[in-house]
Amino acid sequence: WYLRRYFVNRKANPRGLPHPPGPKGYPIIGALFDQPLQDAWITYDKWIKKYGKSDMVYFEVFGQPFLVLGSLRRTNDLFDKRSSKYSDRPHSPMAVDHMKFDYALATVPYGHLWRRHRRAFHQHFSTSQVQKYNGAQTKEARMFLRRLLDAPDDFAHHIHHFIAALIMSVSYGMTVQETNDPYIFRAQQANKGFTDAGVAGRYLVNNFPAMKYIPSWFPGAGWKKTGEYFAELNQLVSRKPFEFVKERMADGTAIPSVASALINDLPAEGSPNREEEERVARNVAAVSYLAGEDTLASTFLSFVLVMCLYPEVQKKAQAELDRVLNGRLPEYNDRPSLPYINAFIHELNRWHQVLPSAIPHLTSESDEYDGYFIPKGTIVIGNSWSILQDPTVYKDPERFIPERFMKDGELDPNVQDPSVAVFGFGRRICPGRFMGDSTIFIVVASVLSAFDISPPLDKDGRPIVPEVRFGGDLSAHPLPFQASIQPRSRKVAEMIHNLELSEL
Ligand code: HEM
Repeated sequence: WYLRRYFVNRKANPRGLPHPPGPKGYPIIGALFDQPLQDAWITYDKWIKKYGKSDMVYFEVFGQPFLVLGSLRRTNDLFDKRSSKYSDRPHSPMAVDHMKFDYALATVPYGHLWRRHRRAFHQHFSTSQVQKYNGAQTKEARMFLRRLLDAPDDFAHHIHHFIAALIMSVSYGMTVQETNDPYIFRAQQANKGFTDAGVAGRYLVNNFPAMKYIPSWFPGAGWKKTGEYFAELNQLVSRKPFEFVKERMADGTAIPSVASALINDLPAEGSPNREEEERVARNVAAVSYLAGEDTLASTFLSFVLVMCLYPEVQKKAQAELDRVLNGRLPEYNDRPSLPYINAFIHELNRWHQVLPSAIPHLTSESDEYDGYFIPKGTIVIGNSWSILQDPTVYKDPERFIPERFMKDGELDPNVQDPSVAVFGFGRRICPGRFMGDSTIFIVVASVLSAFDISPPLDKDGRPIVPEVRFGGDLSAHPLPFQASIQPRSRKVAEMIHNLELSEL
């Protein structure tokens, strides 16, 4: 295999160009012992600084090439300008072949099927389409306030519940209870399985795909049973709510949702492409849970953490909300009048991104770039962390400073918007970014207009300020911490308590 690869690469690289610099490691295993398993984005950032000025690091593990890009110049050059070569995805045998996460767009290879899914995503999650769901988002955000009021210590649990309720409402027009089935639990399980399958070294079949021929009764083949378990779970998660919406549409009781809009667009039953189109529609509706739950939950936990750490930022944000809202709860059309909140959201996206190395792309062809050779099949990682923590662009990057995005009381268009990296790159850029952004707005504005967030106090009344600790294999989540979340006044508490259920 190595010899074959050697000759293929020699043919593709007739001028014998070098690879970009990076850790060399050892014969055969390559940089196996250097490859980071935890907080990879931090190691990549260190390597980018260590291996010269090219903002790129190349290494191999068991012959698999990796390229890490550490600046916007590099991500623009490769992911945007050469997108036809840099938009494929690495194949994960465990996630796709065994667990059957093939409905998740992030796993779909670059090509016809991927384009069909993306087109449907753009049609139904564009800025203008997302606005259709602002009512549902506002309602769910207020339910979230009510839950915080009733049990403030459970904020992490409420965050997950809020996102689940929001996604069920927007994607399927359903309440969580209506699934009449522990759907959310299953979807959360599926999400964990998906993340787990991508962790380097967790499943050997990812490195040795031929292991798929081992029968599931074979000693040590427990991973096969895990695969079968998730395959069954995914059937339910991706199909059940979609079928529910179809039934409701048939009896005329469906509430407008992404799924109902997708179903309305389907070609007539019996048309030659109906089956494929229906599969695309089902996948697009289902994937918002997988893609939105982890990302948004982590962002909201960071929000609570930041509020414990930066009380003066919280006061400024609340002062702006009080000035504009005059005692009522926020709505979407308040957003243009809230520049500090908008700067705050930029900073929340920048400070500790949930996917600090985005999601890896794969080269579908060999390439020559800036005097270097990049082989076909290279896993290419855009290290957003390096871009959004660059001290030459964002002074004191470890500090949370919304003011860095403002000038003369307005958003400063000359400061680099973190959306250049936080949602990934090129043709694979997050298609749910408008939905993500509008959800973040309504949650941040609603919570800050109604609650004070602070560190809990110890027995002597001193604040226990949480540490900034993020962890994870692929994504970065704030590690568990305590916070005190109290209504800002008795009047506000009464207002939330008295919100009519029909209004919610
Ligand atoms: C704070 C919120 C979110 C963040 C920070 C985020 C970030 C990202 C990133 C970094 C990627 C990888 C892009 C790349 O490969 O270069 C991605 C992909 C994706 N995101 Fe999001 N996302 C968020 C919310 C959402 C939501 C709410 C949805 C669905 C409604 C969604 C759907 C997707 C999908 C389907 C992909 C895969 C795209 C593809 O492979 O073509 N995301 N996201």
